[in-house]
Amino acid sequence: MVVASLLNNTNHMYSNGAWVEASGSSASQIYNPTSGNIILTLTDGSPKDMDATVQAAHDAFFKGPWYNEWSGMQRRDALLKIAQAMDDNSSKLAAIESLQTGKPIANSTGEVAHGSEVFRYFAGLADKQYGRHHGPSHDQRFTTYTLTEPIGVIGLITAFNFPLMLACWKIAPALVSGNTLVIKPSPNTPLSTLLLAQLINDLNILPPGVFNVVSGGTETGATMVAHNLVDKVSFTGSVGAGKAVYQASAKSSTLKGVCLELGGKSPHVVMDDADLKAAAHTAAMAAYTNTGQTCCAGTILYVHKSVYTQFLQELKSVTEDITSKITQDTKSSIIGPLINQTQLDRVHGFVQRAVDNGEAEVLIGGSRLFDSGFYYKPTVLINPTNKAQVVCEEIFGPVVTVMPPFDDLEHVLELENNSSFGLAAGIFSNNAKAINRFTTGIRAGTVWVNCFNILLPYMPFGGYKSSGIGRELGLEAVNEFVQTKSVTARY
Ligand SMILES: NC(=O)C1=CN([C@@H]2O[C@H](COP(=O)(O)OP(=O)(O)OC[C@H]3O[C@@H](n4cnc5c(N)ncnc54)[C@H](OP(=O)(O)O)[C@@H]3O)[C@@H](O)[C@H]2O)C=CC1
Ligand SMILES: CCCCCC/C=C/C(=O)O
Repeated sequence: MVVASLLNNTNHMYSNGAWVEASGSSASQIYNPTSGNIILTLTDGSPKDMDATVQAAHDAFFKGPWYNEWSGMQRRDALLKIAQAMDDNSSKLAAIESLQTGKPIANSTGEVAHGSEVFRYFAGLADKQYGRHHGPSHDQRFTTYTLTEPIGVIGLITAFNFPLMLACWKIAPALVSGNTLVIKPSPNTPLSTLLLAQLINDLNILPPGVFNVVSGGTETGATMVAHNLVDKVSFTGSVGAGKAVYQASAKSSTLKGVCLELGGKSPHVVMDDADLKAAAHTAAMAAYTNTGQTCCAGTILYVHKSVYTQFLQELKSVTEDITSKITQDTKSSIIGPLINQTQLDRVHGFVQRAVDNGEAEVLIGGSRLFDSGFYYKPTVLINPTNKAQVVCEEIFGPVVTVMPPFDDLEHVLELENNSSFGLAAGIFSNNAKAINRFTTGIRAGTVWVNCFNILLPYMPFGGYKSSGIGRELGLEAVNEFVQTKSVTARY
């Protein structure tokens, strides 16, 4: 009932400018993670549905007006209208996002505002796609220039943790230069992407086939990645699934490019000069925001030995305070539940194994919260062994592991630069020399100083090493979706 009041369409594929019934043989169940109850069961898009939709996107690219006739200024205006529609429908978008993820309404509202700002930022780039003119060659025989062209049909795959926001990060820059796209949201959380499709459809501004949504599971996504008419794939999710997407893209006959935004195990360093109350609060939120289901969450803490004991007391007390503010109501809670029972079991499995195997101790937390819903207590693990699973692997829950105290930043850099991940890192200090050494020395795509998890539309975001390939946001994101053609002419 609630969904019906937010989302008009029970036909849940948006393909070639129309709502269509999906025809897959499987279905995805969408839960309300605050209660554990099923909200809705959606039939998955079948390989045939995906094929028809990709074909429509291909035709829209090659035969439609979106790239062939529209100017960058027209595309700019279309993106601005989408941004406005998101703002006008912010409360609906936030409500559906919180319903399917369980995250606090305040967070969903912020993510909708961030999403519309992302559309506005990229709208501003749509009329600024330039090639370069090189002038006549030295002997005057040739005129040379480059054209910046869209790639074609882009396949987008998003994860469950920030469903709408991640969709905006991909859709807006893909549309800037005239690509067409098909997006497959996570089967856990397709509803906000479908509501965005509804808003875009109601605006009636995009030519049919430019923007399409096919919801479904792994088979639906794999069909998209393997499809010969998909020219590039932009994926957000786990390292394992990202590698599968990379391999399938390489195997397809068209050798498509990929942009992969994958997992992390981001270190956060607290130096001896840090304001410990502020550092503890930032460190806690770096780890617990979005219940730790954040690719760049600050999940490994390094604390200088001279402040270690005092910092742990602060961190424990902030964690207690945050835990006391968790409720099963998205209107009042400070953080939400995990996405489903599988993730709840997975997160607790990490903690339990660490304790059972003597790989770490629980300082606070370490168990589920409430009898219903998928809640887990914010958890601090201490005294880990270097090779502990909770040190090396992405847990994707509200769990932070505090490493043994350090006295030399070089040692932290050495340990961290040996990690297979390289998405983000943070340092809490006012010591310019230490900050500079850390920001330049750490092998990670983003570094935060005295803040964490701050994402801005104009700041590129992406990983080093197995945390990913390519960048989202910023000018770099548009570059993911264009290619350069060289023209050498003799007149
Ligand atoms: N950015 C990040 O760091 C994220 C990390 N994760 C990590 O992954 C774990 C599992 O979460 P989950 O959502 O299942 O993440 P996955 O990486 O498995 O899935 C992310 C998206 O990719 C799709 N997908 C998965 N495999 C393929 C494939 N071979 N081809 C095409 N599409 C595919 C998924 O759909 P489907 O589920 O139907 O397969 C979903 O839409 C988490 O516990 C966490 O550790 C998850 C999300 C984001
Ligand atoms: C609190 C906002 C952080 C959002 C980070 C974006 C995350 C992306 C991802 O997990 O894939």
